[in-house]
Amino acid sequence: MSSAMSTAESDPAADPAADSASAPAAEEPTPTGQMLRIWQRFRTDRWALIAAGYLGLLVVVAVFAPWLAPHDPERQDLLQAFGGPSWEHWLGTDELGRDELSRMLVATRISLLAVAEAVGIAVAVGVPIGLLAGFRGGLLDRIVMRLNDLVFAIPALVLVMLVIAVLGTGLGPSMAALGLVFSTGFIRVSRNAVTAIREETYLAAAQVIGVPTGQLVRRHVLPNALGPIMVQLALQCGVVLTIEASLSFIGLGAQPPDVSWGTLLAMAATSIQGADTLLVVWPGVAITVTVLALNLVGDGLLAALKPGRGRRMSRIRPGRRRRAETVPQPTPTATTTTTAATEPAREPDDAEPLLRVSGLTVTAGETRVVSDVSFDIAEGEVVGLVGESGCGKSTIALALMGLLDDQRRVAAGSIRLAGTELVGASATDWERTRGHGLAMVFQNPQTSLNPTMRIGDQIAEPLRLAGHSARTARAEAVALLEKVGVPDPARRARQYPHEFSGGMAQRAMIAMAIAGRPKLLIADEPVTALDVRVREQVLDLILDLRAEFGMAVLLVTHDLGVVADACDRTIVAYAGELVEQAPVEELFRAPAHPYTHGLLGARPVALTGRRLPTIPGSVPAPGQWPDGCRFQSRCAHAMTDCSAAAVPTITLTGDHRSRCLRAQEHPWL
Ligand SMILES: Nc1ncnc2c1ncn2[C@@H]1O[C@H](COP(=O)(O)OP(=O)(O)OP(=O)(O)O)[C@@H](O)[C@H]1O
Repeated sequence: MSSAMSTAESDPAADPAADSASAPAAEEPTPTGQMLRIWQRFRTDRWALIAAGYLGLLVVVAVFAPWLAPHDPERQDLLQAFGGPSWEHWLGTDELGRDELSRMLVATRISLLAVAEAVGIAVAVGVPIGLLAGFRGGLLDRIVMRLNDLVFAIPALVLVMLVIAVLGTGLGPSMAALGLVFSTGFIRVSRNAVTAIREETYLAAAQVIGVPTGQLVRRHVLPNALGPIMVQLALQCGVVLTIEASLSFIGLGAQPPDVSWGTLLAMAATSIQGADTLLVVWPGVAITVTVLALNLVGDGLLAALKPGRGRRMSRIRPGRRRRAETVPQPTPTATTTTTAATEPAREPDDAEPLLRVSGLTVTAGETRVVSDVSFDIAEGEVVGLVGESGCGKSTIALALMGLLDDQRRVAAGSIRLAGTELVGASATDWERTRGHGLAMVFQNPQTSLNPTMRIGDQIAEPLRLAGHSARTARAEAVALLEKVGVPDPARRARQYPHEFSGGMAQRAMIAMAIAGRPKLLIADEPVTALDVRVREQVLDLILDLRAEFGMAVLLVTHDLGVVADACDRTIVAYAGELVEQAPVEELFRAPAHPYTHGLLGARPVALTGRRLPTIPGSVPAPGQWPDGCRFQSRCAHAMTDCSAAAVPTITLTGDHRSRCLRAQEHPWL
């Protein structure tokens, strides 16, 4: 076994993708992660950039309006009424001889303040509610969204009129009412953004290191939901500006002596004649150009957000098979428990192993997707969980981590870690267990890391949660990166995930997972997404760390080659249940279930030009499992009894079990 610090591993050349990650262009750390990348894409849109510049200028004008105004905006001079543009009055004067430029400047301030009030309220109310509903999901989400639909159905102007009727005219109350109505848009946008982000693996990865909910939303969800919220913000500002102008135009908005662009428009509209037409033009142009600029900024943000989203957990599929070269000489350490198909969950005993899963059943709605799964993992043991796609491997792994999605739940059974029951544990207990008791590494490392956080900060997060100071946690993060074989760890710790190759990102994920010194590391297809040359190194790394820290490992894989290389013992899943458990060597030498035999035969080893044998048919979907043996329709050795009743698990030797009626005679050998 090579060391985690071996030359091959610490050499970026050993990881082809690492080369590109180390290229000078990619080396510079970006200062603000996701937001900076949005900005970098945004600034390539020239029109959006010009529009943003205009809006920035407008804000400056609004702030300094009283000082920028060349005249007192309220000073009347009837002799100068309706004076056209001149050196003294660049935009002319109104019907009372007041300087139009000065009035436009202060009107800018009032209009922008009105927009800020309405949109500020909309964001303050809408974003937290949307984030909470999206993050919690379930009943809360449904209630919030139905109420949202109800408020959204009320025309904004009707509600504003109602508020004005009760509280009187004025910008303050009407903009507040508008803010409440428009909060519905922010609720929807932030809720949808969070719902999408909830599927991202990096959120689950943060949960597995024990990040509490509040911090999860603040540090992992909000920064990634900011993009769509900003787009909504830009577009909503334009709408509010138009509505404010309309209200002020009909006299229900800004009240004298305050003037907004809408007020100026209304005053000018009463005196459209000859040169005075210009009085309509100034506020009209200001409103039009500002709304246009806001829309351009919104479009620019939308375009900047399009690229760069990660793949979701539900979209991650296993890659190609890996060739099994050798069968290791296993050292069985576990005491595997005896189980039967109908056996109830076992009672804990004094000699309980590190992990004891008993009768675990997971349902999706009314349908069972995993049923009556029982197995043990001893301290320091490496157990492979294998099976074709759809057999329930990931569901079992996620159930162990307490990370099943809303659709699935543990319906029965027990999961005991070091004697502590986890089924039915409170959210706080789970937060305590994840990170220290259990940790998980996912299939796709690049989507398992938060794109908006520096690698070092992500690794330091569980250490900070454990009470380390920021400085110690940062130093430990660098040490962990070094331990997992990341070259130049201090510099790499300051980088963002997109600057890491697949192999390096998986090493960083592993560093994050082991930061809390977990007793059991669950690795769900940890090398499937990696380049074939990097797979071996990452697998070696996991085994080296297991030896160093004494942690047990549950290696979820569809690849028996990985099992042969890395595991002490194997459990085989088929159609939501376990069909065989055995030490690796015994499983490869004398498989006691025809499904295991089929999987072994389908390995691309020692090919001699003939076609790769496959198991005919496919795994029956949950809800379509037959009575009796679930493998019967694909089995060449099935008998009448196989469909008669549920097949119990029988024990062949102390730690070799099979769920097959013909396990003793094994006619497939
Ligand atoms: N959220 C869900 N709601 C309903 N059914 C689900 C859900 N997730 C998975 N399933 C079903 O549960 C079964 C087991 O899926 P699971 O992902 O655990 O299998 P797997 O062996 O890990 O497959 P893969 O290797 O493709 O990930 C599948 O039939 C799948 O369709």
